[in-house]
Amino acid sequence: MNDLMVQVDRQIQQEGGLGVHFPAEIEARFEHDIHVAHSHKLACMSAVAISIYVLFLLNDWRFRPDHMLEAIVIRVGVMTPIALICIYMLKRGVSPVLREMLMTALVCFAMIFTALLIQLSVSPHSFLDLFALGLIVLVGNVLFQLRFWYALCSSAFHFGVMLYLVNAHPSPYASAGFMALMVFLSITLFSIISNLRSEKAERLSYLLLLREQLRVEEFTEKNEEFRRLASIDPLTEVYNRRHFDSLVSSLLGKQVDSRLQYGVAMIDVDHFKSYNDHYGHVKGGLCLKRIATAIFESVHPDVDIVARFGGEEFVVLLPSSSSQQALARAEEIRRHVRDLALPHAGSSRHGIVTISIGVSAAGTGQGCSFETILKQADEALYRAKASGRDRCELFAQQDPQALGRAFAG
Ligand SMILES: Nc1nc2c(ncn2[C@@H]2O[C@H](COP(=O)(O)OP(=O)(O)OP(=O)(O)O)[C@@H](O)[C@H]2O)c(=O)[nH]1
Repeated sequence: MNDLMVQVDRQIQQEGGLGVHFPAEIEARFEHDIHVAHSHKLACMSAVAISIYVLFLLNDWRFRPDHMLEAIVIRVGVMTPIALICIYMLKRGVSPVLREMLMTALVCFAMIFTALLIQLSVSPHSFLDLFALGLIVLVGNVLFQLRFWYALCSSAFHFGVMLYLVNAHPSPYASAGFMALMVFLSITLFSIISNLRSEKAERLSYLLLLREQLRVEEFTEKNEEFRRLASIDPLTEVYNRRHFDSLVSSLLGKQVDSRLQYGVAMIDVDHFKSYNDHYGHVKGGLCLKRIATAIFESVHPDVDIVARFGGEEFVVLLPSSSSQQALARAEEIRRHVRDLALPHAGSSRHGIVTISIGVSAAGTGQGCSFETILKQADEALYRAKASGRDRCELFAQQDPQALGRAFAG
């Protein structure tokens, strides 16, 4: 289980507490995953909120007709452009902190300007608006779902403004101001609790989803690793025979197609038994690894397929190669292994490790199956061994003239 998974599990267990912040790595991932959708939702909610705020001009007209012009200026001329700027910035993309600050500022401005309107008016009904101020708190804490700490701070600010208004704007009835304050306090308290619960629920569902995602990722990675391990030879790290067979059948198909052109090179290390006898099995293994690397480096890895066929035998499939191209590639491989100059005291070939290669190719119009081509390459390999090793031989039937043109070291 990786570190992130452990952190997520621990966090899920702690979700009963009051915390509304993840450890840095999860928090960054959380914001990264929800940010765009969250900003979009906030932009839509801001549009709804500002529409309602402007609609309250009807309220101003009924209860504050003495300051209608100021109300229009504030609601349409000031607050609407502020809200539009916020929406524009949210749409353009801002950091999560700036996003929360913008939304908090928007509700605080709404509170300040509404307080200003209440203050300006001398209408005897204007104090009734003190009962409506709780709506602004609701917008921040419930509609915008400000992150908890921002919601708490803005609620405290709103409460301060409310306290000031109740004191500075005495209502005609002694207890009305107190009642408005109590209503406001209750709305603030309920909405802040609701805000906290929704943020925690949002975070918990994110954690559960993240845990599932991480499990799937881990499972997929392991699966890939198992698949890779099952397809490669552990010693030489080229493909094993089973994977080679499945690649061949998916590449060439089951049917014999006489137009399909490809070459096959069967490679065998010369005098490897005596290498093992002289240097030991462990060094023999290392030698095979070096040879496999040299073979791999001599082919086009995106196209050609290299596999260990078993023991000290390798095979290379060379798609889209004619017999002559395959022979030339086989010769490159042979030279590359020879250039390694791995000492081989028991070799008759210059005292270094060498390989023999048998080559055959399809696509000559004969319509041979892959098994037949492979057998032909094996026969050519047998001939390379018989002719003295450290050489490449092309299967004779395909190119009778090549008999005399086999590459030899
Ligand atoms: N170290 C090591 N040796 C291996 C491995 N697989 C096969 N061999 C050895 O490879 C040797 C193959 O020997 P032979 O098939 O007799 O042929 P050779 O000695 O290479 O002689 P020629 O092929 O005729 O040149 C055997 O001694 C095997 O034990 C391996 O994974 N590691």
